[in-house]
Amino acid sequence: MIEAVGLTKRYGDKTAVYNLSFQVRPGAVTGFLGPNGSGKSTTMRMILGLDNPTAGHVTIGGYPYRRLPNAARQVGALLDAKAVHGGRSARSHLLSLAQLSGIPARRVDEVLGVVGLHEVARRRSKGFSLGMGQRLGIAAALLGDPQVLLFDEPVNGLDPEGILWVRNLMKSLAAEGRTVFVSSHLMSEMALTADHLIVIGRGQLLSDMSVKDFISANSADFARMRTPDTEPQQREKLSAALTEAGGSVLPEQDGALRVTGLPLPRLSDIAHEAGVRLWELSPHQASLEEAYMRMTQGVVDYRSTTDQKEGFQEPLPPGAQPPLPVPGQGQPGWYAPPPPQQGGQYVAAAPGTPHPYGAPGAPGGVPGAPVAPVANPYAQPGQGAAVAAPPSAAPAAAPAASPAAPAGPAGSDVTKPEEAR
Ligand SMILES: Nc1ncnc2c1ncn2[C@@H]1O[C@H](COP(=O)(O)OP(=O)(O)OP(=O)(O)O)[C@@H](O)[C@H]1O
Repeated sequence: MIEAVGLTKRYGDKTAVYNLSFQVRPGAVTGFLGPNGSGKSTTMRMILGLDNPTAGHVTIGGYPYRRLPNAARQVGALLDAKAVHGGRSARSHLLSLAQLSGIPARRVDEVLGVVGLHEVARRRSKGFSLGMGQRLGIAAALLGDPQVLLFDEPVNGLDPEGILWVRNLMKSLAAEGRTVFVSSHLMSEMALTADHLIVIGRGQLLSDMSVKDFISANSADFARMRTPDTEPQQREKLSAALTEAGGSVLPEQDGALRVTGLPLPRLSDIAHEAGVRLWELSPHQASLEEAYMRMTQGVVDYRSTTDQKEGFQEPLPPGAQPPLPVPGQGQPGWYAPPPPQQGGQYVAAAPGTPHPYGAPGAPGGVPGAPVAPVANPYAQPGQGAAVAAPPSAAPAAAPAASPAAPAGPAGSDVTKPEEAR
């Protein structure tokens, strides 16, 4: 199991990760999601002992990575598949990693077979495609037959067959009882691969729950209703009748109405009573992507000037300013009603699951466990209480200063400890 408690990382005045507490359990694929720059790679690097936390700590099987006995046999990681010595063949790259960790050469041939690179094993990796490079990185991660695996964007550059292969690989590794922690930006893929999700935004924990609970907590059922395109007055009539009945009605881009707040049979009755013909009445549940977009809408650092999500948002009244995003509270103004944890609750755990770090809203509150007494750089006046760390215990000591560069992560710079870069 991987356990992070009050994990915080600052680079100068930039806070990359703030007071992050979570557990990644064995026997499941845990997806690690967050917008660009939200701190996923930094977190993974701290898990692997490649960066020292500014505060808090993270352990694997109870040990900081650098104190793990025989770490390369226990933990495998793919962080940056491009960071390979291009002049070496795939086989000699893996052989050198294997030798460093006392892994027999026959295991190299085994993993080359597993990732499908056996036929190009003696080719220099600098001629490899993006997908082949990913496969080589995955082979490096699997080399020590580890119980704990971390993959940072493993499907990056893979074709559909490769993506399917990675999905099945992750699932089978988890089915063998291993701990599989995988970051990705591909929501549709995560929906198919992951059992559990940890979502961060601007370095802070936004959600820690199963994929199923995540979708239902961050979305709401809605119905689409469409009247004949040729009769716009029917649409107006229906819209008025639905609103009068207490429904919430918003236009979809294709001219349909998106309705929440009323059950489907009632919608049908209202249309019938209003004498409006329907071309469509369909129930919908948000996808993982929609749920994710809704949750992270307020914590995205980089966004196109052409906002693709425009059509999903309520139009603002003339002259009104968009509401300020609040980490952990989703985005005001979306069609779906607020998630259950809204109202200052910071982390929504799976229903019925006791929060491992104390009450939601007080992350880092494990009795006796060190938490980061670091001022929340994201706190806003009047909102800080929902996200600020309680300044209780002293910060944890940094991981032991005897870094053994992990053989697992496939990369040159990433295998160096922070101080050496
Ligand atoms: N070595 C560093 N020095 C300074 N800032 C850094 C360093 N590494 C990361 N950061 C900053 O920390 C923040 C988190 O970066 P990180 O790479 O962990 O995010 P990420 O979630 O992995 O992003 P992406 O999805 O784009 O890969 C970013 O603002 C980044 O610029």
